[in-house]
Amino acid sequence: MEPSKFDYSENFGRINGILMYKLFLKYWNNVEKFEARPDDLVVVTYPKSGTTWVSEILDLIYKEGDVEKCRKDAIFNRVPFLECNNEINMNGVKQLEDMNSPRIVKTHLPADLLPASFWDNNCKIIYLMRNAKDVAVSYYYFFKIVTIHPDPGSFPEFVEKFMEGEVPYGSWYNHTQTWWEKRKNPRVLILFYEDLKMDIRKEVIKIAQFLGKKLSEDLLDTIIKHTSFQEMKNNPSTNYTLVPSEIMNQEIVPFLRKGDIGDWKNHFTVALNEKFDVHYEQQMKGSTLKLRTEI
Ligand SMILES: Nc1ncnc2c1ncn2[C@@H]1O[C@H](COP(=O)(O)O)[C@@H](OP(=O)(O)O)[C@H]1O
Ligand SMILES: CCc1ccc(OS(=O)(=O)O)cc1
Repeated sequence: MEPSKFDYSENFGRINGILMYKLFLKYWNNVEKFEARPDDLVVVTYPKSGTTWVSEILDLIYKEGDVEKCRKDAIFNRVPFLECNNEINMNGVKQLEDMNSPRIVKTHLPADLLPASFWDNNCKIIYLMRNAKDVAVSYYYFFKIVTIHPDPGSFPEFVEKFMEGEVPYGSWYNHTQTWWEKRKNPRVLILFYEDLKMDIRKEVIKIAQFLGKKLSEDLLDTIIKHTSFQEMKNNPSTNYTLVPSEIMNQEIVPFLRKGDIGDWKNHFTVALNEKFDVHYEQQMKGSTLKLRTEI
């Protein structure tokens, strides 16, 4: 019998029932016992929600708008990805251990899997979320370009997997709700990709206030200009072109692909959209969390 393209067992295992890259799981012990520092800032997202965008904004705030300093190194070195480990050239825990404070830590973990020391040290945490339909589209292309993933099949086939939570980091519905439950914690700031798209100035000011920083108008202008989709797409330190093509093949589609609200409309059929909506209502029943899927 021909093996199913959805036989993920080669690449993925599970942590607390959540699908996860096997390579990451091999070193999970180091993630669990990771020693946070009180001045760590944690940026958390479900994959494909705008992690790179908000990371660049944060690093620019930390570097007081010094664009050239930011350009000197790739975003995945300036904001290390905690649980990432490919046994060759990626080891988030090691990168962070070797880094001077203050550190910005990237993770995709749901709230209940965040290493305890971040909570114990009362670290500030920013959780950025994006509507599920656009995340599903972005994730589909990510599966195609990052070679660690199996073939995602057709878009409707991938959406089934997404709805079941059978993708790395599990169910979007569960992930967003674990963090939404933390919204009243003053050390947690919840942001929405759609808000960043609609009024970036307002959101950068909100982020700066959360960090206890006041930005001048000039600094705000610099940050907004440098983190626009076009600027980040053309910038090797943010567009992931520094990742070897054996790991990420951007000839298929660029990492900074569209950067829009509502691209899902170009991918969902009417029938798939209706099915998704019914399932969405079931999954999010009783939740006060509301996301915009269009402008
Ligand atoms: N400056 C920016 N403005 C808008 N979207 C951005 C952006 N930088 C990255 N993105 C989008 O964020 C998504 C990647 O998220 P992450 O960094 O979490 O992996 C991609 O979405 P699309 O695939 O819809 O284009 C990417 O284009
Ligand atoms: C090890 C390759 C890999 C896999 C997944 C990644 O996730 S994300 O870019 O942060 O969404 C990154 C690298």
